[in-house]
Amino acid sequence: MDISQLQITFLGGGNMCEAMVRGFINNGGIDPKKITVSTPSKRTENTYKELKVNHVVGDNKSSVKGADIIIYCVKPYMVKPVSEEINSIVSEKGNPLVISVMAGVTIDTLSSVLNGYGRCARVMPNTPSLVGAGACGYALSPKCADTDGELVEKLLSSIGVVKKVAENLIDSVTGVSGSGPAYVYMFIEALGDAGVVNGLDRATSRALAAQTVFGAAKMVLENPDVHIAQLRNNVESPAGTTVSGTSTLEKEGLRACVIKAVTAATDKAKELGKSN
Ligand SMILES: NC(=O)C1=CN([C@@H]2O[C@H](COP(=O)(O)OP(=O)(O)OC[C@H]3O[C@@H](n4cnc5c(N)ncnc54)[C@H](O)[C@@H]3O)[C@@H](O)[C@H]2O)C=CC1
Ligand SMILES: O=C(O)[C@@H]1CCC=N1
Repeated sequence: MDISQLQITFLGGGNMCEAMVRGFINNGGIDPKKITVSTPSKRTENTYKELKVNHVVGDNKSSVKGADIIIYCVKPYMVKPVSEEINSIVSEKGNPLVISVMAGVTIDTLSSVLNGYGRCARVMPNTPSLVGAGACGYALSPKCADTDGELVEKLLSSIGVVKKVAENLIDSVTGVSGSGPAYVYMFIEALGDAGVVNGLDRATSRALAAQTVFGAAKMVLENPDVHIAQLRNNVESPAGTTVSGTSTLEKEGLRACVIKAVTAATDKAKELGKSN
């Protein structure tokens, strides 16, 4: 399957769209001329002009004509009005694969606002897709063919790691990796601030903090058979500096706090889904 030949239309040109578009062009080898971004205003025109993709303003319907793949990148509450604009085109014989990245919006909801259209996938990407380091979960409508799964995997693996999950777990993917970059940015910010508190200059501390998170993540990914606690123990010399730090994090409730945060985000995704 040659993804470089596909016509892809994004509905909504905000942060997540831009991350995917840049990822597809820079890491997926997709020709910008095959990509169309449809937005309600000219606010993002310069961004997409610079990327040399087609930019349609205020006309979702014409933007999806001839598309092989339509990607909903609008806010969850926009699913119905946007679908009303495009559903006459979607159900014509063009037969595009419709992908939603909207938090909480179920495949049933998407299919029903598209008058029962079946070729739908629910995807939860994240913004590091922009640098080809995304983490993405997806689920397919039972009406999709096996080749649709292959297509989704091929397309999304060009911008990061892709995991297929049961649809009822997409909200959990949202809590962990969809929202996850924001938690990690907070951690890097805090680590950098802590370096400044302890005398490092801001730029040095930021660079050391970010590289430490990157390096630790690389160690976890490249050693799948080693328990993460073992990797941590390898840093914790007996009566050394690290164990003073990690026991403080434990005492202050880092682990419980992260679990609460992910559960709050997962619950919020479920709530967004119910309001559609
Ligand atoms: N930002 C993120 O990290 C992630 C976002 N998502 C999902 O992606 C979707 C978009 O989120 P963001 O990009 O963060 O929001 P955003 O607010 O940056 O982008 C939404 C875009 O939709 C456009 N829009 C509004 N009405 C429209 C219409 N009628 N037709 C076409 N476009 C319209 C807006 O102009 C805006 O550019 C949401 O459903 C969100 O749940 C999913 C994963 C991660
Ligand atoms: O905050 C949000 O609702 C979106 C979905 C996952 C990340 N950003």
